[in-house]
Amino acid sequence: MSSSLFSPLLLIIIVPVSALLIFLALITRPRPTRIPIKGRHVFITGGSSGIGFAIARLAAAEGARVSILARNRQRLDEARDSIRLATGVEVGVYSVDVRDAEAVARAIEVAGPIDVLICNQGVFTPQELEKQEMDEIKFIVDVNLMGTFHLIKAALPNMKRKTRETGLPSSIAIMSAQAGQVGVYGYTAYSASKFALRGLSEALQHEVIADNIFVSLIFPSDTDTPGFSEELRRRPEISKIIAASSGGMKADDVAKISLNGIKAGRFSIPCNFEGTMLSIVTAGLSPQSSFMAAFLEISFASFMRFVALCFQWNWFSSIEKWHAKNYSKQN
Ligand SMILES: NC(=O)C1=CN([C@@H]2O[C@H](COP(=O)(O)OP(=O)(O)OC[C@H]3O[C@@H](n4cnc5c(N)ncnc54)[C@H](OP(=O)(O)O)[C@@H]3O)[C@@H](O)[C@H]2O)C=CC1
Ligand SMILES: CCCCCCCCCCCCCCCC(=O)[C@@H](N)CO
Repeated sequence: MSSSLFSPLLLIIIVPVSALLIFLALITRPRPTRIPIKGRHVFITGGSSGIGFAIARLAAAEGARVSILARNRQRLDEARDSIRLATGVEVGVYSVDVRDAEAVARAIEVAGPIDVLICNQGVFTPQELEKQEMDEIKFIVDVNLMGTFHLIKAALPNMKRKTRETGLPSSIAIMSAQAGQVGVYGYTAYSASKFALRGLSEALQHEVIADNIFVSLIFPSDTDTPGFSEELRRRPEISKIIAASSGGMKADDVAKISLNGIKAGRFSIPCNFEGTMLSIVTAGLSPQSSFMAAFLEISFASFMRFVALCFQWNWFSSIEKWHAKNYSKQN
């Protein structure tokens, strides 16, 4: 009885699913890899605070040689002291503004060839476009996007050389955000800067794969950091309501997930459950090295689009209600 039930099931479900999995394992690119961290040079921008600091400490604990770059010298020194206390590792510190291309190039020259470059610096001051000053919009784009160009341009030649010499794969990781996967009220400048990083990352992965360099794009949700506390004070009411759709995280958890994703050579790195749903619905033509993740993307694409439309319905309803309330207050 059970065997007669089992054999049609086997034919109808298990055989095609296995065939698809095997096919995906053969075609997904780039090919899966492992990128070692121990004993290698990990260079982290924004490493003096929040997520960047948590990644720096974790990389040091895993035996990497760590360099951190940020503007404020005092906070860099505090970060270095705290990592030394926790891990015994002496990190290199570089007081540089990523907007200054020459200063970035000098710091990277002094730090020496990099194996894992983590472009994590970022500024996020949410405000409606109509109210936000052009200077601030330009500041957000310059730090988040142009700063990342400066870093990669400066680091890439020596990264390629070192990767060739050692035969070990290397990584360029870029910190995006969930607001880099979906545009959110109050984040026109920020979302623009983070969406741009996706275009950069996809194109760059094509350009560096032959050199055995893997690009990772990380998408955290709201994360408890010094920068986030600052952000909360300026966040418009509606932005708060929409951002609450995704759960908050701790910097240490984001750091762990980020570093694991980087070591596995993953292109897209979501950080929580909502992030996984977002990555499935926004997968598009992004590279995918995991055949299991590719299988999930294929299986849930249309259902996740349905869920996404429900979220948008909910967000637009909140905006409508809020607007109606404020309009009646004004009159
Ligand atoms: N926290 C969150 O909710 C989320 C954060 N992210 C992203 O994660 C990254 C880190 O965020 P988080 O840890 O919260 O931020 P923090 O504000 O806590 O830390 C930001 C770091 O970037 C450095 N930095 C800022 N501007 C520059 C600059 N012009 N040149 C060099 N370094 C700079 C800061 O140092 P200094 O000021 O001294 O230069 C600091 O070390 C950002 O890219 C952010 O967009 C993504 C999703 C959610
Ligand atoms: C299938 C569909 C699933 C939908 C899931 C919904 C999740 C959307 C939430 C978006 C939150 C964006 C907040 C900005 C976070 C950020 O980047 C700032 N903290 C600054 O860095």
